[in-house]
Amino acid sequence: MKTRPTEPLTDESVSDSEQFLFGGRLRYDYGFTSHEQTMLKIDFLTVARQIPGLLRTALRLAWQADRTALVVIAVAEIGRALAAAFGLLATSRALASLFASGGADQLLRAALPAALAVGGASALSALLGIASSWAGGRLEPKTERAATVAFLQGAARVELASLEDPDFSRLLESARFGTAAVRRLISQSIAVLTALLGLAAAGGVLLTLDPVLMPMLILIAAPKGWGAVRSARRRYGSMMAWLQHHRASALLAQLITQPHSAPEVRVHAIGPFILGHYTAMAEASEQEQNRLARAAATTSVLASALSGLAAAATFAVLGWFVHDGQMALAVAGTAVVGIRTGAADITSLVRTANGLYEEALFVADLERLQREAGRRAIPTGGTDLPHRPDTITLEGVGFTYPGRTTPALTDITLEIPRGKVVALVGDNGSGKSTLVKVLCGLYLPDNGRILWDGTDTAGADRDQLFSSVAVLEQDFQRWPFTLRANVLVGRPEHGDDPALLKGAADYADLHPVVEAQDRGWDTLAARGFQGGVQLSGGQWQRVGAARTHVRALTNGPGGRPTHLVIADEPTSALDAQSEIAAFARIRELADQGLTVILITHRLGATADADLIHVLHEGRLSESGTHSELMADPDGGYRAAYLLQAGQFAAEVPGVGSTVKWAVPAQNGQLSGQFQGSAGNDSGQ
Ligand SMILES: Nc1ncnc2c1ncn2[C@@H]1O[C@H](COP(=O)(O)OP(=O)(O)OP(=O)(O)O)[C@@H](O)[C@H]1O
Repeated sequence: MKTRPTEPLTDESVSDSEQFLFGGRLRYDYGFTSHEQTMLKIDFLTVARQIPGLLRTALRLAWQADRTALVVIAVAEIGRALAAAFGLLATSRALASLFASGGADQLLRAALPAALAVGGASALSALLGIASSWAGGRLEPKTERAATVAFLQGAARVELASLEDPDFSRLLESARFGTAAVRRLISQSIAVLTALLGLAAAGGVLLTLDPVLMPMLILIAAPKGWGAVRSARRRYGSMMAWLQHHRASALLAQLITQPHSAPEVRVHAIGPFILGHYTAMAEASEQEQNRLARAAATTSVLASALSGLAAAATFAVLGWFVHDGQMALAVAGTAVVGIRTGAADITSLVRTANGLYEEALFVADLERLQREAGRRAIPTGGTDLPHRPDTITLEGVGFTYPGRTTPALTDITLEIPRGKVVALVGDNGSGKSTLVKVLCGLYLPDNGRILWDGTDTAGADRDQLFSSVAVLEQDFQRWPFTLRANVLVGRPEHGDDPALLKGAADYADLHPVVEAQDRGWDTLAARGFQGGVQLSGGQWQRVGAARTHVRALTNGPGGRPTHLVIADEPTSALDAQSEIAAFARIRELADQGLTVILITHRLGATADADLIHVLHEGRLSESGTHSELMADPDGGYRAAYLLQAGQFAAEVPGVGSTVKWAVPAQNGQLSGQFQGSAGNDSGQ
């Protein structure tokens, strides 16, 4: 009863909406990984063979979550099966008494004890069923919680580059379903166990009546099993293939309702635009749903017809046995009851085993994610890093993002001295943010080394590296928490420390922002929640600066102090006065012994930096102090500085309107070369 390995999706074309909005088809090919291939080739017998293994998985998860509940379920289900077998035998006895010869009163009296036994067995079965449901209700949420925590722990620890790997993020998406599937795996396992034990009871009784009844029972149920497995396999394949498409549709729906996009949705009339594309994408997935429904109906009709034929044949054989005198009427009556009970058990077994298998596909994804996350996890341990190195040296560092061919960084060699403000400048996309991500250990360089006073960070304890860094990213996280939590998450292990909070607010000039809110520090900085507010870009930047201050001035585990403070465009949203004050405070951090890396396009601020590194197309093009760089008449930095200065001066002779940072000479010597019409005037 093999099913075809894979079935093609009906819609292989790319809808206009997918092409326009997402640049192509958002559906995976069936053969995207060997794992799904294996799952999609599964047939009925394979599922049956896997049941013991799946039950073992469920048992292990349940045992870890709540042993008492598991024992209650096992005892209750075995008790129910015994009660069912006993009830069936009592039915046989009652029928035999009724079909004996004698007066009606006498026959009924003779059948009464057996009839009472049937009633007692079913009452006991009901009570045991309630106990089993109670224990299941207690067990399932615990199992789901354990699985969710394991999933989140795994996801939180993987290397950043893994999160950008499309295969891994797809696995992450499908494993997300695995956490709820674990819960259902437990309930399906209980149901499978119930059906199995019930079937064993009915089968045992049928075997004692006549061995030929057993194969008949199997013949009735087998087609339904085949149909259920086939439909489940189809559903799973479709779900996997359409995962990204569904996510993208959900994203479109969200864009219409979320406050962030609301202004453009209204003023630019984006609403109808998105709605149109949403409808087009929803229609595409509707077609897929229709295809699934049609295929499931066809399979079900075929399975039911075959099963019906088998049932008709079975009852005909029974009739023939009775007619031929090979079987007593009472035995045939019990056989009919037994076959009906057994067939119901088999149908339920097939349905639940199939459900179990379906859930197991997602649980398998979850388990695979945990293995992959372990493999891709940021390693723990490693060589010790110095607390406050005198110099951080980059030697020939290169890095290419996963899936990209052009390197984001090429052969970067530079030094970052301790206690200084070091500015990183360059055009958009020149590699500044990437460089700091490599510096703080979020990405590992593909080539070259990063040395902290001679210790290579490649083999260093990454937790020590993270703990030594305070990062204020360009698009830093605006946590949907209170203002207090948003600042103190700079060093979460320090808890709620009022002095720390005040120091950070003083530093970032955050008090006016907090005082303007009705609930002060307890204000929820997330619009859309009750009492939540929306902060302006500049207000958020102060929150970010306060958070960085908390991290910069506190020690991490083992008393490790922060060494590097990385500020990526920290003042882009501040007003002029606040910006000047913010740069002055950044300087204070360096004066306290911290090493500050400042990324900014405001070259006025870099004039005060102790050292400036200029990047162009992922390479270092110039290095030096502001005066040194301004002294190079052909330097790109000088040209850019003059261009910016020219925006404020009425006229800066000789400065053109386009600036390109130059590429360094290949012999390793830095050669600034301004491409444009920068002149030779001084602008220092
Ligand atoms: N996560 C990523 N995945 C793939 N490519 C990336 C990623 N982040 C950045 N890049 C690419 O790496 C290059 C360097 O980007 P980076 O963000 O480091 O530049 P930048 O100098 O900080 O730019 P900007 O001044 O605009 O902030 C760019 O070509 C960018 O497209």
